[in-house]
Amino acid sequence: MEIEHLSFAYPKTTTPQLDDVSFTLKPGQLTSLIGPNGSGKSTLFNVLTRQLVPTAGTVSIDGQAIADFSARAYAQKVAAVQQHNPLYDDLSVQELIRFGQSAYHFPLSEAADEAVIDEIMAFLQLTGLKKRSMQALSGGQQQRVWLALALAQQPEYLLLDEPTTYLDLHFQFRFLQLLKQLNQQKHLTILIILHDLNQALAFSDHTLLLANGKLAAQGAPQAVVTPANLKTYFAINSELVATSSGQQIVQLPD
Ligand SMILES: Nc1ncnc2c1ncn2[C@@H]1O[C@H](COP(=O)(O)OP(=O)(O)OP(=O)(O)O)[C@@H](O)[C@H]1O
Repeated sequence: MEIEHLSFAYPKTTTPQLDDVSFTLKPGQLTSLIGPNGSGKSTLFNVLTRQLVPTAGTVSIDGQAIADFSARAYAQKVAAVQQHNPLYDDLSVQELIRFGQSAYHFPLSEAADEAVIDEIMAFLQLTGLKKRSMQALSGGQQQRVWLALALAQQPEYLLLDEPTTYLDLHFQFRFLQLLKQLNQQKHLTILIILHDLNQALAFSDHTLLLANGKLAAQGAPQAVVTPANLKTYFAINSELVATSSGQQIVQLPD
């Protein structure tokens, strides 16, 4: 996915919320998108998921502008998991996940590929919950269902906007491990908005740092999550220290 000179301004605003942003989502990479509050991360996510139309620049996949894809063709390429998802209380887990297959079979019929759905439910440990209604699930379980719905689209790109916000530490870690597995085993290309810089360091191959709507830095996470960048863009003093396993982590001052 190529993002070239992308700009976006909400109506009636004087400065753009995205300003000449360019980067590439390389196939097979897990990319983290970080940046302070209000830096434009969700706006960028909404442009990439076609919920907002850019004021300038292009987003293309395999050389074709995303605006030129039909809804179904785009759903086969790109799936999204949002921070807030609507609650479909009356639907069972299995029924909701089947909707992901409408990228291929619409109107959704018996033609939905049940083997695909069963595999995804097994992978995300949802099989035992498949008959439950969404309202009878915990926040962490619901978030796995939304991920399953996205995977049922069998996309090439998975875009996630702070998907771990409502998860406790255990499920945050588990969710990110699942993403890493999907990335490594199924070669899914992933872009994830993260606030936790240690998660960005631990889980991503590539990091994008957005500040005031501009791409302030990009590269290997260790080259972007640096004390100098944290000072400049997050106004904090920090150190990077190595754990016993060699993993770099951000340490804040006492
Ligand atoms: N609908 C809107 N109309 C006008 N301005 C908006 C709208 N939505 C967001 N903005 C502004 O656009 C800028 C970028 O917001 P955005 O939500 O993309 O940031 P973010 O990096 O995702 O922030 P956070 O980390 O707080 O989630 C902010 O200044 C915000 O106030």
